[in-house]
Amino acid sequence: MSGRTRVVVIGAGAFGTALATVMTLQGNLKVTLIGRNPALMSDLRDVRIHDGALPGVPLPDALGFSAEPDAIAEAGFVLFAMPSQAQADAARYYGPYLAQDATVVSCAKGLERSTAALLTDVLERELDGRSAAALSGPGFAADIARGLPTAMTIAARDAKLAEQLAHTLSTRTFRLYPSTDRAGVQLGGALKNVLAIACGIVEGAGLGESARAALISRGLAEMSRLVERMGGQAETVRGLSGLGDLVLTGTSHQSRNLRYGIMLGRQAGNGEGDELVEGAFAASIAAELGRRQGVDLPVTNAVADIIAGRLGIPAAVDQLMTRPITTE
Ligand SMILES: NC(=O)C1=CN([C@@H]2O[C@H](COP(=O)(O)OP(=O)(O)OC[C@H]3O[C@@H](n4cnc5c(N)ncnc54)[C@H](OP(=O)(O)O)[C@@H]3O)[C@@H](O)[C@H]2O)C=CC1
Ligand SMILES: O=C(CO)COP(=O)(O)O
Repeated sequence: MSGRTRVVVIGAGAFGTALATVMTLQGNLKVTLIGRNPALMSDLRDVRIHDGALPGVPLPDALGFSAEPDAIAEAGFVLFAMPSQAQADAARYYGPYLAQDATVVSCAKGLERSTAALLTDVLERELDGRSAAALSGPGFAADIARGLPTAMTIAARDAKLAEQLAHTLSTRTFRLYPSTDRAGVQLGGALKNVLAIACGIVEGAGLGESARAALISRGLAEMSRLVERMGGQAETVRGLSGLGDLVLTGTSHQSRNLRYGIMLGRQAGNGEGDELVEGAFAASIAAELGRRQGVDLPVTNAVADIIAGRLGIPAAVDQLMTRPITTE
């Protein structure tokens, strides 16, 4: 048993708990989930249900739990599964406990607010240049944890490492595709959240399914423009972490970003709540990144302006529909 590869997932929310669960079930890995609340981690160890994050999903007996940072010391693979804006803090806190040869993977979908940096760049900055990989793509935590078939992309700078990560962390129900396009994979994950909010606004405001289809297509076009400007590949945008995740979260009410957009579209308050809505942060960050890079991001800009209260929905629709006519 001690020969099994050790994996640590940091962040005992929905996604971290789901990843730790599915990877434990594959049987070849020794997985520990680390959270920062000792009482919760002790409870999870005893009860094996995380009602707050994955209600009704049994957590496997072989999954370990800890609130101690030194529990990562022997892990070969360390997954950072906390929200985007917490990745830098977490790297600073857990970094000193990492084994020298450990591979770190960012599992969040967003960009750093203060710098607009990709999260792999954030981890590398905070972890003294240690190379970081990124996991992104379509998959709700509850589906992954329940063992429903899901597929995502795992991107590393080095192709061999990406292959190794995909082979080591994939399971019979959770399939990972290796990639070396870290920018494309992460920008896809960050921007699809903004576009899912836009799809929610369309639904909430009753603008129709035709409008949603147009938004998904044109949203994908602006995602491509930014990805290519940032050195990523158009084919990544057409893959799981771009089109795949946009279709999932732009159409499913399981998506927190979509639900937040619906609230905005219904003008039922500003949509603020306890749930994590990554796209609400990413909208203004991506809009600023687009301005800085000279990339036209009309949907992203409109979502950022609506969230900030600078633009009403009828004016946003008018603005998008009266742009100069161009080829697709
Ligand atoms: N949920 C999903 O279906 C999916 C989510 N993702 C992505 O995963 C990321 C996390 O989302 P999700 O799990 O859903 O969010 P949740 O809100 O369910 O959980 C976030 C967790 O992160 C923990 N956390 C926050 N800050 C830190 C920190 N500094 N150190 C350690 N842990 C911390 C929180 O701990 P505490 O409770 O103590 O505050 C909480 O347990 C997001 O970027 C999201 O886009 C990706 C794919 C699917
Ligand atoms: O990214 C996700 C599924 O791929 C989860 O989406 P939400 O954060 O919108 O719930």
